[in-house]
Amino acid sequence: MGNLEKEVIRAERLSKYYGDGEALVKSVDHVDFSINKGEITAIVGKSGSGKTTLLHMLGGLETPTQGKVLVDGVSLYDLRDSRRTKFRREKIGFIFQKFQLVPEMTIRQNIRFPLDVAGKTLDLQLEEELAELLDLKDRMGFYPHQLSGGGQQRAAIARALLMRPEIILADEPTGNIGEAAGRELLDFIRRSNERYKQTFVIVTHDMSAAASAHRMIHLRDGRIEEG
Ligand SMILES: Nc1ncnc2c1ncn2[C@@H]1O[C@H](COP(=O)(O)OP(=O)(O)OP(=O)(O)O)[C@@H](O)[C@H]1O
Repeated sequence: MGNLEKEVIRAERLSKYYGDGEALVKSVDHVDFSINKGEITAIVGKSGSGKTTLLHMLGGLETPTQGKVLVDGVSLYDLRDSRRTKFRREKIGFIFQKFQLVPEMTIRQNIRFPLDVAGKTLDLQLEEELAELLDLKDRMGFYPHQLSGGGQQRAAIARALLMRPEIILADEPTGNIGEAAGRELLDFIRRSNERYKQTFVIVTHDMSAAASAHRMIHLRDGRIEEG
């Protein structure tokens, strides 16, 4: 009340349709919301309700059929592709299944690589903390194929968090890392959020993950369900 909360993400009449005619799927359908800096938002809803499509649009990865996404006041899809890519690299971190590790690089190299690309300095202490938290300490010199699927997922999480982006978009981050690791990751997300005022948007089926968020956006058939 009265405090100046800074809006970082805004979706305006955001829609994504696939196919046409009989086969038309309204994956996301006229969605409006805004997210303030430092908020943790969980996007929940049944399978097929449009969560991943929405997250991709927020991250500049999927062009909407209609509507806008504003990040720090910049309309993402009004930027040229190259500008949008640059803007995304500077601001947004992704914890997505599909952003695989580079097979020819060790875990340490994989985790540090985005920092080099962005010209950011390495925070060694944070790297150590993440390696400890995500049980990667003894595996930093390994190659991705020498880790389990869960291990690779944890390395991808470390890679995103080490960049300390303003915004982190995560698709089922606790999905395949086991229950205990999932809980610790959620704790870490909360601490990281407090420490760096990072904004998190997390798609999840996991009710404890959703409950740990500041707010929930509930999707049903591509629309926001109120209440
Ligand atoms: N590339 C695509 N082409 C056609 N239809 C798509 C495409 N991507 C998503 N859809 C459809 O859009 C709807 C929403 O999909 P989306 O993956 O966003 O849902 P979700 O809530 O993330 O589901 P889940 O929890 O299973 O991952 C689904 O009906 C899906 O089949």
